[in-house]
Amino acid sequence: MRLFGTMEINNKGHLEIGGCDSTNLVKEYQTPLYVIDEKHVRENCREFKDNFILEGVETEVIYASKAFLNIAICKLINEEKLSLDVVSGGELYTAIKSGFPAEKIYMHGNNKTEYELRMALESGVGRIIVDNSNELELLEYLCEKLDKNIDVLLRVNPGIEAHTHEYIQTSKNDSKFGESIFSNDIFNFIRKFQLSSRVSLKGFHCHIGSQIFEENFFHQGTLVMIDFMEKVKDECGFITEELNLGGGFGVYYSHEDEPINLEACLKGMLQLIKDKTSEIGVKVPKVMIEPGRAIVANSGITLYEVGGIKNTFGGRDYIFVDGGMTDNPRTALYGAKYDAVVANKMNQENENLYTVAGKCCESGDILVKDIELPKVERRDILGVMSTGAYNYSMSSNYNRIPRPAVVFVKDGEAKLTVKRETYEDIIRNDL
Ligand SMILES: Cc1ncc(COP(=O)(O)O)c(C=O)c1O
Ligand SMILES: N[C@@H](CCCC[NH3+])C(=O)O
Repeated sequence: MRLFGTMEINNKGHLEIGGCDSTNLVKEYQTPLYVIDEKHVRENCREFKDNFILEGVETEVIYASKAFLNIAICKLINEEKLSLDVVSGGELYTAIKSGFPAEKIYMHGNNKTEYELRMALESGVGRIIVDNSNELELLEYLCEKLDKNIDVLLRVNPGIEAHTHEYIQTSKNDSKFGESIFSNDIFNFIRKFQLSSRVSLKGFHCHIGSQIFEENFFHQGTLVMIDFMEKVKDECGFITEELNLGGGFGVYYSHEDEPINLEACLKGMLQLIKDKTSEIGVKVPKVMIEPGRAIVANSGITLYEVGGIKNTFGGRDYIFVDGGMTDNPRTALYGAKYDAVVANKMNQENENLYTVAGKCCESGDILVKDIELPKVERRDILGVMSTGAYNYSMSSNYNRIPRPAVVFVKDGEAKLTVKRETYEDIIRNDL
């Protein structure tokens, strides 16, 4: 069992997070409950900001909000002076409503609708990351119509096949994201930006995938992009002012995961950029990264109440909890592995091998497969660790199950940041 951030075991043998006893949290807010360790999120933001610096290189850390987004996290990210990556109108709307400075917002998406692009232009986002030539045409049309100019990056695909789950690789040559740097048309496409009077190309964006553990892939991606910058300079006379290298920094979910040394990886990326650009004589660009998961994953835990324990004829022993794939689809979707604890029995020895299953009408509704835990009984509190990223943001109402509440905890205080959905919320839009 690995504890993160402010997690501790208190003298009652209960899991404490942000100075709050988890059993008290569930008494106050019920289960399932997403709990976010605010201090830990802030520390993670600072770890990125403090290590992504190198003399002579301008840098920016952008939080990829798809990992976890609500009004409270937008405010926190702004206080920590990170920028924000949004990928849809809904994410943009949340950011704007939170008061996040629009000029620090990066708008992504491989198929932004006209409505979303208009929102981005009207709200004054700092950069739009253009994915393809249809989008450039649409953007030019909207800029004319709204009498706006916009600075953009072009998303390119550097063709790096980073080792991670197939569904979260984004940079294979047949990926849906961006335009390949190897495509015959890429330089013509860049020339179109150069001719545009409304859309100003500042540089390039790439993202090689998510939950990546090998530093080598980040460095490979960086080198490929610098080569590309040189080619673009030679072919089009275009000077890359900005280079956004995306996110993807892997985190610990289970003993199988060995995260990279972040400090070494980040500093290494910047050093490579500085060295290589000076070697080939191209301008050092401003460099951005977009971590999502690594900012929030380990700062989150989901607390559930155990309903039943079932020993099957087939030999598998189940713990049934009052949530499941609706609040965490990652196990069902990617075969993700999670660690879990019995939050009210933290000092008890492991006794049994269990599979934690949810309450959805779906056999694949598993949260954790084969985990050693102390003897579990009805009404125990089960905590699934490291659920801060891609859980709340990927949650659903399958089986018309309401989404859990989200609380931020810090210094012994809990702050409700998203209310629990009710059955009334579920039918709200039904006609
Ligand atoms: C464009 C882009 N930026 C950033 C991220 C964040 O990735 P991660 O959460 O792995 O850091 C993603 C997701 O993979 C992405 O698609
Ligand atoms: N949703 C994925 C990550 C996707 C990253 C976005 N391109 C996950 O849960 O691991």
